[in-house]
Amino acid sequence: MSPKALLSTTSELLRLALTFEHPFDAVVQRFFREQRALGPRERAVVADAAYAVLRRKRWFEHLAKSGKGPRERRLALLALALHEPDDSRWASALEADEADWLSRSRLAAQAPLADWPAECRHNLPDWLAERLQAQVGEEFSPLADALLTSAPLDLRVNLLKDKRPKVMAELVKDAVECELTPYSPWGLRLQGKPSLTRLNAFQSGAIEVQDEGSQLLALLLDARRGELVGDFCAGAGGKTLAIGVAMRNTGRLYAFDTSAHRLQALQPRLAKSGLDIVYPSAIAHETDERVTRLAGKLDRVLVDAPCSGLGTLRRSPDLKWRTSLAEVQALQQRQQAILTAAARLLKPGGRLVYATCSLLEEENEAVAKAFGAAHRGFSPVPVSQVLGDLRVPQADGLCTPDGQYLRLWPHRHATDGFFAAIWTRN
Ligand SMILES: C[S@@+](CC[C@H](N)C(=O)[O-])C[C@H]1O[C@@H](n2cnc3c(N)ncnc32)[C@H](O)[C@@H]1O
Repeated sequence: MSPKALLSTTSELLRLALTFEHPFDAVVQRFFREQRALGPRERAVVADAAYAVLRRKRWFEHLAKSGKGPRERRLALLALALHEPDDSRWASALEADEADWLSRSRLAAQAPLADWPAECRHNLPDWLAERLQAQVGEEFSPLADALLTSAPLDLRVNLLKDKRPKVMAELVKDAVECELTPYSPWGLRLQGKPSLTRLNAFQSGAIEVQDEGSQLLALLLDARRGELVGDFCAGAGGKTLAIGVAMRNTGRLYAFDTSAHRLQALQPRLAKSGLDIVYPSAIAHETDERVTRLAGKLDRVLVDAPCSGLGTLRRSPDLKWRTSLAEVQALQQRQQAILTAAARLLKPGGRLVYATCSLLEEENEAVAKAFGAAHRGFSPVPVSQVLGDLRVPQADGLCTPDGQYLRLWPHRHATDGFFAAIWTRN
């Protein structure tokens, strides 16, 4: 593809993405469906450039301020050209004043990071930067830096199919470099992003892609053989599959979600997993009759609540520009309502786990504390104790200083950001 065409294609993708009307992965998918002439390498270059702008939007916008012409074109040019050693490749695609601007921008981009305004270093909206700074203090810069990286590829080994060391040896034989995840007893962390679909282990259902943090949330439920368990917000079933394996495919596992579409994506994964104890159920709302008829009957319930997803910015950098504080506050109300409805399903002695992939106190500690205050029939269980009992290494380091809640951070634990709280019904 000529540099001119590459530049105009990337500008067009950015024009669509920067409206923030839809999630970026959906925008990209649709865009490439319509751009049939693009080969896989060109797609990768265009998508990487757009991702780079979404990650470091404030830095790119600061540089782009000085130029002329459409904003998307300036951003696209910077994202495509700045990581190359010089501008010669782009000469044929640029007007004379554009070429001058690019060389000046290249010089400006080389200024030491410490000389840039704070917003160009953290690349977060102000409301979010303020909140995270207040929460983590001196760790704010390492956290902001970690959120600008791309996430490692983690796998969960399906212990119904094979043991972790055996799967690891098989992957190494297939030239996939990997190591054991430090905390999850089920996980493998890959080097790079190899294609998995060709692998035997993938085709047989012996591995599933799942962030180590997400594996730990399923582990916290500690579901046992023969129990009645509910995964209240099951979605496409990432955690449902892990919980079913922990139950050794015995008992009954209800997978509820208000999105029938997401639950549908669980079906092929279930078929591969070897699990036949999972009952997916699309519900209209959290007090649907399909839910309430199970009141007081379940041993364990996981509420993996709908949330801002701000713990997953390494994968979905567009979320930071698409989320507002007002939305976070509305989510908090929904989280309270779902947690309250889900708690009713537990029998006495049953375990309730509330989890999010958000970094914000509003969706995490605030929801857990409000639930605890309004439900004296539930006793909080320190997560550090549960992780210790499950023999997870460095359990205290994965939790809040009082040991009460799970708090995973990309800069500390190399996982996405996650929160969890646990209660037992008295
Ligand atoms: C964080 S996602 C779940 C991810 C999933 N547990 C996994 O591991 O892949 C939250 C899910 O909650 C669902 N949801 C939203 N409102 C709900 C409600 N009132 N009751 C049940 N599920 C709901 C959403 O459709 C979404 O799939």
